[in-house]
Amino acid sequence: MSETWGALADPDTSGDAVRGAHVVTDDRAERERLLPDGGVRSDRVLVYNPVSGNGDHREEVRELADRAGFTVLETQAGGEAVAFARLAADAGADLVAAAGGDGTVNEVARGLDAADALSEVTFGVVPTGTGNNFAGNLGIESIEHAFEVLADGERRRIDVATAGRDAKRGDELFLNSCIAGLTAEASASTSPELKDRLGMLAYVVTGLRTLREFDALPLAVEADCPGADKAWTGDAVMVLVGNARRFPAEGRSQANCEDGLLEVTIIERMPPADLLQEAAIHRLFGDETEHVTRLLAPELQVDVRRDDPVGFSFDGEIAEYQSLTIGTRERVLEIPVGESYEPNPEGR
Ligand SMILES: Nc1ncnc2c1ncn2[C@@H]1O[C@H](COP(=O)(O)OP(=O)(O)OP(=O)(O)O)[C@@H](O)[C@H]1O
Repeated sequence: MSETWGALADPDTSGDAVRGAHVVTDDRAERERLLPDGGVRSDRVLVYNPVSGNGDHREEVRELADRAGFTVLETQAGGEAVAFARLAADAGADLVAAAGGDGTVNEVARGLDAADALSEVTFGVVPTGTGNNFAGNLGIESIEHAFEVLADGERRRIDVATAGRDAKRGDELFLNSCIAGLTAEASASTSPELKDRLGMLAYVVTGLRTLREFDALPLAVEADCPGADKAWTGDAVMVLVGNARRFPAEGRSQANCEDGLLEVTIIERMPPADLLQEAAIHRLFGDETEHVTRLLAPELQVDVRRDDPVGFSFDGEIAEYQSLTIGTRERVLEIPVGESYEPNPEGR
């Protein structure tokens, strides 16, 4: 039977365990004081964000987690998933899963990294978020399917992308994508129809329509590409650095996340009329065009060429940087995937 901490806990079995859900301290002694029986007692832990998505999945998650023998750590505030994942890894759990959207997935991965356990534990994903883009890229279709995949899905090792002010300091981490520019601001107001028709480009189109004036990002991007260094300088509307996700050209939006490479798409500022013309849009979906640059690189340097730092979205979590070095840790994370997952979707 699984044990559940936090708001899910039954009153008669909670006791210290309920207090456990509030443990966000990094101080080991303090943690042990609050968790007198040694913390996590299960080798499989599910870190669950109950407010992800539409928030009506608690019963289903609880039942399936219980059946599969998970200890559930339910977050009560943003950021707690980091501490819970770290706690689980420190306590020796060998399967740690994130139930939430991309933001929760990101927090759990950061917690495992903080425990130095990214390569030690198996990481699972249960999609209870809004977009669940990362889960989709792994071929995980629903909450129920996720538990089937956790039980007997193929286990692959995928890359984890890191980013920071310099190459040595990986302050940030992302599994899916790092995005700067219009998409972050426009994602809320983009209509589903436009998303269906234009994919990622819909965000750019919406952004340009919605914002009367968008300050394009003056950037210098330098990629350490296999065979040749590639540099790009200009005013960007959007930059997407994908690990498991790519800007959809023809085909799927899942990127190869086992190759140690980042798939980068830079969309340069252009007159909105150009962007909105059907012909221009179609051109954008093809290979590199005048306004769209694509790079494939193990490491990337992005410099903002103005005084204001720029907001970068790491799997949906925003942080501001003036200068960012992005790299990968190749195939560091073991993760069970769904049947439709394709390790090399573009057949490179
Ligand atoms: N109990 C909580 N109360 C409030 N916020 C929380 C709680 N637990 C986690 N959060 C925050 O909720 C945010 C959103 O979570 P998440 O990205 O997982 O879901 P989503 O936005 O619905 O899905 P997606 O990113 O896939 O569209 C995260 O920034 C996380 O820190």
